[in-house]
Amino acid sequence: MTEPVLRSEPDPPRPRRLRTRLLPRPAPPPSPGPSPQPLRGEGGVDLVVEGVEFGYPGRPVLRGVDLRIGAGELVALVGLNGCGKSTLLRLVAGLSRPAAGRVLLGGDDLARLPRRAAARRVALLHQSAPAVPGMTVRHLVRQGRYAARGPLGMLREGDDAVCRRAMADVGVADWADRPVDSLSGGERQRVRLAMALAQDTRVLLLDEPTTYLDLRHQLEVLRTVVRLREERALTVVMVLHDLAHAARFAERLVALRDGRVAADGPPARVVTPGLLADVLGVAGRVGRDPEGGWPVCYPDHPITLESDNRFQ
Ligand SMILES: Nc1ncnc2c1ncn2[C@@H]1O[C@H](COP(=O)(O)OP(=O)(O)OP(=O)(O)O)[C@@H](O)[C@H]1O
Repeated sequence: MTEPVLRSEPDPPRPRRLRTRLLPRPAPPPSPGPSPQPLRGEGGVDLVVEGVEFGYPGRPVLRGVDLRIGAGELVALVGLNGCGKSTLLRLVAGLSRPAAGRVLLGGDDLARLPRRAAARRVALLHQSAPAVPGMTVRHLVRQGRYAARGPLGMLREGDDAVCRRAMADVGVADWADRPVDSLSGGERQRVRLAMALAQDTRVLLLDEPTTYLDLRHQLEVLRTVVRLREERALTVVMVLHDLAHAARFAERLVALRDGRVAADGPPARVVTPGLLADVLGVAGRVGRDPEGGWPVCYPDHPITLESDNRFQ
């Protein structure tokens, strides 16, 4: 396993009680978890984020993000609300351009790739993608094939099969003829995941894929992601707020704070009381799942971070 990279904060020193160092803890003994063995290194590097800066008027968001994600890795991206997780995924999907730095996809600079070419290589499940009123599930999932369409915008042979497979993958095939706006929030979320899968890309970016889902469907979706990543050697980066799920299902956890990568490494090493306190603004304890060995958090109470009002 790669050693975690835990970056220190160049800003003024924090108050004493917040200076919990994000140093790796000793690794627990190897344990049988649901995550498959890392494929890291087998297929080279899929994604490189190099010194990326990005912001909105008067609101700097990313202030120098560096990341290298290997082909076949399953990475969970965590951080407080508003820290820039979705913004980073949009940049990696080529939907926004960095103000500084660059994003490389399989070695190619995204800034030089036409949007459709990028969409053939990286799919993004948005936090919420509005559907046209009355549009059926089948129709919405087919939208995922837009990048693969021919010159006249026609679906090609095989596109239907890809869409059917995507719907089956997340268990929404039976709803193909239902209008999306007649589905519940959780059902729509699974349809949106099918739409992202229909892009049939090797890199999959999932922005809070378990939003709106009940616990059972959260587990189903995460297990599906793990399975698809294994079967198709996908590279997956998913934003998760549930640290328990991030620690259990991802092989690598990247935490953002103040527009930079604050912690990066295997969950067993990165998830510590220091991470909870310094990055997630929560005082709490961390234990281990008695059977699986993955870290389990026991959050206690919120604490104020120095950065809380920085961008207000
Ligand atoms: N279109 C926009 N215009 C102006 N500010 C924006 C825009 N989109 C996002 N922001 C701001 O950029 C910051 C980062 O937003 P982003 O959505 O990337 O955060 P996040 O980490 O994904 O948050 P969450 O966990 O709440 O989804 C936030 O402060 C947000 O208010």
